[in-house]
Amino acid sequence: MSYEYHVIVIGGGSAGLVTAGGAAALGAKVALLEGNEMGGDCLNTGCVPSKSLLASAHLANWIRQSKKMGLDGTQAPVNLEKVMNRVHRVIEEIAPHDSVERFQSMGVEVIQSHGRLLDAHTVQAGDRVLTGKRIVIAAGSGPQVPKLEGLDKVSYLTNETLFSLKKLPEHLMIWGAGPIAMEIGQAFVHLGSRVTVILRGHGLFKKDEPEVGEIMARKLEADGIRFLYGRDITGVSQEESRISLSLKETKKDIPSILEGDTFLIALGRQPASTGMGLEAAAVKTDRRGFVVVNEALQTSQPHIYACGDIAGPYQFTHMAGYQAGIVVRNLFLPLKKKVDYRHVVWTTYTSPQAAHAGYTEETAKEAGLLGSVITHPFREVDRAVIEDDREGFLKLVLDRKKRVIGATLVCEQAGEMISLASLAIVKKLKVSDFMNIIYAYPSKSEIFGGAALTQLKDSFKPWQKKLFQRLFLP
Ligand SMILES: Cc1cc2nc3c(=O)[nH]c(=O)nc-3n(C[C@H](O)[C@H](O)[C@H](O)COP(=O)(O)OP(=O)(O)OC[C@H]3O[C@@H](n4cnc5c(N)ncnc54)[C@H](O)[C@@H]3O)c2cc1C
Ligand SMILES: NC(=O)c1ccc[n+]([C@@H]2O[C@H](COP(=O)([O-])OP(=O)(O)OC[C@H]3O[C@@H](n4cnc5c(N)ncnc54)[C@H](O)[C@@H]3O)[C@@H](O)[C@H]2O)c1
Repeated sequence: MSYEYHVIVIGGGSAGLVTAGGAAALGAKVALLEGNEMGGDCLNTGCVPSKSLLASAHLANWIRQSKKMGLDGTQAPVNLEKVMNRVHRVIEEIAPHDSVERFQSMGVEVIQSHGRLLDAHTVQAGDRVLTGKRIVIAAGSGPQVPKLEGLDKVSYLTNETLFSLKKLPEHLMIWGAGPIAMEIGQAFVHLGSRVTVILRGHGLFKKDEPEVGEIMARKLEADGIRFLYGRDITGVSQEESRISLSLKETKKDIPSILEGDTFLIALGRQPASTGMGLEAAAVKTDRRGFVVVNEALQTSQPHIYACGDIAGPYQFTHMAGYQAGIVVRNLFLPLKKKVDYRHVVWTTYTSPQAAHAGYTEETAKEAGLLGSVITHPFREVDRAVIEDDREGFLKLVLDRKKRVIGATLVCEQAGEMISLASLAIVKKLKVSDFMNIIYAYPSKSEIFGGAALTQLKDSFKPWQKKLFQRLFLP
């Protein structure tokens, strides 16, 4: 049987773009279907706008805190419309990387239409019917909005509408306590809004080491964010610009009302798998709608692959890109490469940032790999003292051979520094290898050398010290 395309890619976000570009670079005839804006969530409603907003917000906060650094304290009056205009200018500046023109010039046929599978090799795209030898599902995800009494009559926000705000919220109420809530909550408190975060649980940064949640809770509360822990929202109503949330304490069943002018829902993501004909192609999904894939990222139809948010398990742009790289290879080569999540990495771009790579202490224990952990505080690093950024730490998770298998960093620029730990993990380096580097002084990276030295000192047994003294320090 002959097919019109070697590969049809459904979805032009981070996962789909990397897949389509990579397959075309190998000489394949590729169709890329995008039903909305090229670039997907990351460019339009996710990473790029949120980090641009945070860049303005953190600056406003630093200006306000300038007294601490020996400067005359001053105010940074905030005009949200101007801040959001900048956010959209950043999107426009980055958009050409993901544009139709760029991908057409790379040899990809871009079809700006929603795609729906008719069978395991056929995709409907508008009034066209395409056939592909292989298909890649990279349709991503959208905000998960739960059923809530009154919600249909309320003008609530999600990440898809947030960046159209023109007026600074007086009181922003955020439902959820994942990275969106942490970053957006801090952005708005730094811009001058009152912010309340409502969460069912009792901890923050739950996917990170527990120490991260402790430090960040202190920091975010000091910034002015109010956390309502252990609360469910049972209903919502709106009168003109006042939004009222009916809250219930999960344990005590005590009701209360919270009022504000802006309500953001940030309760995780819903895979975009409905309405795209997955059943017609016999592609299986799990009960939450994620496309089920094996370690080679093949779906229940081996010639149909899935990557990015729609497949999970990690919903990050860089993980979408990583998976897409594996898909490109597996699409054409008989020997299938498997995903390896042992060096997964993420950063929450709050101030300070919280960055993680590889195993946490807990996941290393579960995997039976944990040897030891080293924690080194930034207050012992001169650069951190100089910059008044000393509350954070580096935590290294080591296996029994003292190889680095996980790392967590909390400091401004943690997201830039975590790659050093990632390299150590990928290259299976021992913690002592961090002592072989000459670190520029004064730099925050010195913390890696400091941690390694602590480990070395701690590893000397009393008899070894005595022997050394006898032999070399008579
Ligand atoms: C507020 C926010 C901030 C974030 N910040 C970060 C961050 O700092 N760092 C990070 O790594 N990650 C971040 N993420 C996560 C990141 O945005 C996603 O993991 C990433 O965009 C996933 O890429 P994807 O290609 O799988 O999906 P998407 O970006 O969702 O792209 C899927 C594309 O497919 C299209 N599509 C869907 N169905 C069809 C169809 N049937 N036919 C044709 N096209 C279709 C959609 O229109 C969309 O363009 C953030 C997310 C949010 C919401
Ligand atoms: N810096 C970054 O890399 C970054 C920033 C923002 C978002 N993201 C990505 O986007 C994804 C979505 O972020 P998010 O913050 O929306 O989601 P999340 O899934 O990380 O967190 C949502 C939180 O809401 C809770 N929750 C879900 N349903 C609930 C309900 N009905 N009632 C009460 N609590 C409920 C969940 O338990 C979870 O703690 C993340 O998983 C992340 O991968 C990444």
